[in-house]
Amino acid sequence: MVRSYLSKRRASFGYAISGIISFVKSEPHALIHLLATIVVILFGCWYKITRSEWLFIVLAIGGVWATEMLNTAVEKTMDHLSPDYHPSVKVIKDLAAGAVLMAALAAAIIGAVIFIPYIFS
Ligand SMILES: Nc1ncnc2c1ncn2[C@@H]1O[C@H](COP(=O)(O)OP(=O)(O)OP(=O)(O)O)[C@@H](O)[C@H]1O
Repeated sequence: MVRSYLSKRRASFGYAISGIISFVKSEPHALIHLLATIVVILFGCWYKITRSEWLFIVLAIGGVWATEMLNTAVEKTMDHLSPDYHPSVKVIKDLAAGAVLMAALAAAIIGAVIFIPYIFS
């Protein structure tokens, strides 16, 4: 029973990883996020930011990736269920896009608060 539980969890982990890979391969937004993530990590290493600053950066990066992937899932779901224009689909997609914008704004503020003092000191 424990083994079947563990093998199911391992399979679920594999599905999640393949979701991330397919997101990176098929969504143009993902390449921008990947590039931004690499640049921020390089900046963090260059300026030797503190451990607690890294925690904020990791949360910011994870928040943007997670909301962007959920937004893509919502878009694909709605395109599948309702390919034609519908006002409710507009509200749903706009809400999901708004969630990405909120996460991106928070990440930009976190990045500015952490890096601006290093850049100008
Ligand atoms: N079926 C639809 N019915 C109503 N409005 C829609 C519909 N499809 C898209 N929209 C409107 O167009 C906007 C953009 O939708 P779309 O699915 O093209 O997302 P996108 O942000 O351009 O993402 P991507 O660049 O990944 O395609 C939505 O936020 C919504 O306002």
